[in-house]
Amino acid sequence: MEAGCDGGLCLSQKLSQVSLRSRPHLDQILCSFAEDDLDEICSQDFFCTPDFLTPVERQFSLDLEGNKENVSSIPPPIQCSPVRSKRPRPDSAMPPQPQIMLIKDNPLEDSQDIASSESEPQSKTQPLAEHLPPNSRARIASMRRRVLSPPCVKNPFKRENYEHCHTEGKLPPKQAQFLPALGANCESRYREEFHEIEEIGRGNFSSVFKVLKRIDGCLYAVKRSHRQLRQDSERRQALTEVQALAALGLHEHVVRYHTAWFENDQLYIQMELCEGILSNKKPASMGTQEKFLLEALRQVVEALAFIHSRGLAHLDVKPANIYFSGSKLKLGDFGRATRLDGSISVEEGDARYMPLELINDDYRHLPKADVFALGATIFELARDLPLPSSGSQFQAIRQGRLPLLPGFSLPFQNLLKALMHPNPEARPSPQDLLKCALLRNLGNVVASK
Ligand SMILES: Nc1ncnc2c1ncn2[C@@H]1O[C@H](COP(=O)(O)OP(=O)(O)OP(=O)(O)O)[C@@H](O)[C@H]1O
Repeated sequence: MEAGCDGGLCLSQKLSQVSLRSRPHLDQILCSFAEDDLDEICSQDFFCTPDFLTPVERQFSLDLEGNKENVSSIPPPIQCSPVRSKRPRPDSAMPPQPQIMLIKDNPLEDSQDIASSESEPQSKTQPLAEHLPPNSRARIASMRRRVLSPPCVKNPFKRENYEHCHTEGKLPPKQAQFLPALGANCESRYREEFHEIEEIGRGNFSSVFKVLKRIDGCLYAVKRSHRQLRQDSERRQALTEVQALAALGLHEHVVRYHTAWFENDQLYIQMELCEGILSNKKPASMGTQEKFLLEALRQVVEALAFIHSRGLAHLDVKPANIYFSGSKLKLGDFGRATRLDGSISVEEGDARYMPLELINDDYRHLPKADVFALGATIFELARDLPLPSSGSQFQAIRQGRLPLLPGFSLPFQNLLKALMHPNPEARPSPQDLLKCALLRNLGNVVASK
């Protein structure tokens, strides 16, 4: 890298500036590079790993305490020709709209509703490129091609349609595929962006890792699918969780989603890191188990009220999918989420927490299936015994015959009976539950681990 020094700034210094400043000015920065620099940039796979070309020492030498010592060593911004501002705009009020590609092979989607952004119009680079030698122009054009936006998939959990994104007549609809898997020819995004600390959980489909994100120094959970997902249909199925979380948005009792990507045909999901699962959490002090479980019930009921209000059902509520972070519980694992309007097929969850109507393929009361699963979850934690997944006790529970819970009050046991009522219509809704006296005015008894 240092071999590229040209008497002024050496290439590594210029590249450091690129990663420290915003990428929208890429063209301006590129035009300041000498021919030799461009050769070197091309050979560095620059656009695949822009943030990581900045040497680590430099990243950390940036002054976080207000000490100017290190900052002053960074050269001033490179001056560029102002010709870019004279570029005619298609519409002075509106930025250029992305173009659209249709993805036709998704059974969930209505072809009108699918959007995708495409490359920026070629003309955007024209005025600046004219000031460069032909060879450099070709190189910049080829580098720009490498940062094209990938096609977008429609999120089946979103109500909004995507019609406003269409730009008729600019691009013929294409059969868009998912991006070629990163990791085959490029560096690993996972390894480049995160430092893996440890595996913190393992389910049937994925492993979850505690990671440190290199660029922001914060801890996250990254969930990686066990299997390589080579078919588009498998990838779409795996994306259910990502799409449901993204469509839901933020809620204090829903695990926070950050981003997701495919790499080496595996799906990676970056999420908020929680401390553990509900089964491993204990009440703040002895003798408060009932209060602790009522508080847990209340927090998850709030999550369910939110999810249902967004037109979704979770369909996999169970102790292993309720995490805690400090005194807050968070519902996670949206891999079986579906829409209440029946537009997405229902994937069966864990039989131990499933009501009879779902086992019998009756999907008319999906919110109440979540209520049953939550009742079963709290019942299991109160009894401190795993629920059966078949057999006579499994049947008895679904007929409303719950074993007694010694040490728990009658109102508490009756509440669980109501949540697990055989008739879904007789079960209270999350809104009803939030009004229930038992769940109101609870002190916070959910302690840290
Ligand atoms: N955000 C998180 N923070 C902390 N731990 C987590 C997080 N997400 C998942 N885990 C841990 O990883 C385990 C497995 O995660 P998860 O249940 O999402 O995987 P899965 O393969 O989809 O599971 P399943 O077999 O239930 O479908 C969880 O039970 C939990 O212990």
